[in-house]
Amino acid sequence: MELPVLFEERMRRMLPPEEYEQFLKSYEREKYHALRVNTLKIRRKEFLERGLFDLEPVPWCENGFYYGENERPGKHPFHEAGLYYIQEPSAMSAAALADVQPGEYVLDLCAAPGGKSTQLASALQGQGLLVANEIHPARAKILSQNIERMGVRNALVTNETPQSLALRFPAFFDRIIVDAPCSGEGMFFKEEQALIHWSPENVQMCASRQDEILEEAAKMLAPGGTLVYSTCTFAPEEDEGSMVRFLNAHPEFSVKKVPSPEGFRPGHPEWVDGPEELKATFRLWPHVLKGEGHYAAVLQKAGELPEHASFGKVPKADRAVCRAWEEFAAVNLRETPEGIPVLFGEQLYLLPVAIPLKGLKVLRPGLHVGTWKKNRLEPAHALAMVLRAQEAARSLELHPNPDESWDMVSAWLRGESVPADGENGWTLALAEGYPIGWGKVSGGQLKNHYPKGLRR
Ligand SMILES: C[S@@+](CC[C@H](N)C(=O)[O-])C[C@H]1O[C@@H](n2cnc3c(N)ncnc32)[C@H](O)[C@@H]1O
Repeated sequence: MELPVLFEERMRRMLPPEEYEQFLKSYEREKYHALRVNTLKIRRKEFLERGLFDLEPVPWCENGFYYGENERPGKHPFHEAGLYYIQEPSAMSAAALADVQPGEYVLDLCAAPGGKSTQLASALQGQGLLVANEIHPARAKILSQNIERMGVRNALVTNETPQSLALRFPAFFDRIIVDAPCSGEGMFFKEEQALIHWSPENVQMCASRQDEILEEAAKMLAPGGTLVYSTCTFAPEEDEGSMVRFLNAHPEFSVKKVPSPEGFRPGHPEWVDGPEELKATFRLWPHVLKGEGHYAAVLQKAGELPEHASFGKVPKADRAVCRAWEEFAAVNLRETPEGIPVLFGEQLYLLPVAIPLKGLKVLRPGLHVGTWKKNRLEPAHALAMVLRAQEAARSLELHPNPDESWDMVSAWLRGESVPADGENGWTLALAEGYPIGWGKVSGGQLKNHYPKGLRR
C-alpha cells in the first residue's frame, strides 16, 4: 500500500524508529475480523456454547470476539436475527469505555452505521433512553435498520445537526459518545477513500469540525455526566489536540481516569502542548494490539447528576389506535412492551420517554409496533425483533433440527411462505428459537411478512 508522503513523515516524527517500522508493517498484514454478541438477544455464554464460529475474545470488550478469516458470520441467519454485530475490534473500545448502565439517558451524536449505538443499547438492556443521531440522511437510514435488527426498543433515531439537537436537549444526557468524523488514518487499510482524501488540509478541516461537534455535545451533557470522544485516526490535531482545545474552552470538564484495558497505550500531551492529564486518554495502535487503530478519551463534567429532566406530556395516538394496539397485544403477545403510543402518519411507535418530537427529524421514535391501516393494526418487523420467542402467543420454528439444513429459514428470508399447521393468526417465525419476523397462519401456510427491503 502506498501511504501519503506527508503522513509517513509525520508518523516518523511521532514514533520511535523501531516502532515506526512496526507501524508500517502493520499495513501489510491481513485485517482482523470481529463480531460483538448482542446481549439484548442472547447471553455471551449461550452464544459461545453454540460453537458457531472459531472465536477469540477481544480483550477490551466483554462481548467482542475475533473470528477466523474464512468464517462468514454476515451470511448466517443469526445475523438477520440480530444475535451479533460485525464490528472492527478497535471500534469496540469507545462504547466499552463509556460504561453505560441500564436506565441512563445516552446520546450517540455521530452514530451511523450504528456499531457504537447498538453496543450502548446492549448496555442499557432496554431501560432508559438512547438517542442515536446521524447527520447524513442515507446513513441515518442504515443506522435505523441496524437498531431494528438488533432489537433495540428504547432508541430514538434522529437525523439532525448537533446544533439543532442541542437546542432540544440542553443538559439532558448522562452520557454522550462523540465518535467523530475524522481523517480516518486507521481506515487506510480497508477504505481507499480515506487514503485518497487524506491531506494535511483535510486533517485541519476535520479538527475544526470536531471542535464544533464537541461544543454542542458539551451543551447536551448533564452536570456530572460523562463524555466519550473517539476517532479512528492517528493525527494528533484530531486526537489529543481536539481534547486540549476542548478542555481549554471548558474548565468544567476534566479527563476521567479509567483503568487502561490490555494493549491500550497512553495519550501524548507532548504532541499538542497539552496538560499531563491527557496521558489518561488512550491510543490504540495497530502495531501493538489486534485492531486497526483508534483514539479514545473519557471526560467528566463537574457536578452531580440530577434527576432525569422531563418535558411533560407528549400527544398520544388517538383512542381507537391505542385500543387496537392493546387488543393486538392481548391476542398476540404474552408480554406487552412499555412506552407511550405515538402515531407518525400510519406508523405506530412506543416512545420510551416523553420527548416532544415536533420540529425534530426523527426516523424512529422508539419501538415501531405496527402500521395502522383501514382501522386495523398490522405488526411491524421491529416488534418481532425485540421479542423473545416465549413473549409471542404463537411461534413457529423454521429450523427444528439443528443437524438439518437451514433451507426453510433461507426460504423465509427470501420471502417465501412455508407450510404450517398451527392455529390461525399472527405467528413469530423462529430460527433455532430466535425471532426473524412475523408470519400469518392461514390455510395450512405461514404467510410471509418479512419486509420486502430485507429479503435476500
Ligand atoms: C466515525 S463515523 C461514526 C461511526 C459510528 N459511531 C459507528 O460506530 O458505527 C462518524 C459519523 O459522523 C457523521 N458526521 C459527519 N459530519 C458530521 C457533523 N458535522 N456533525 C455530526 N456528525 C457528522 C458521519 O456521517 C459519520 O456517520
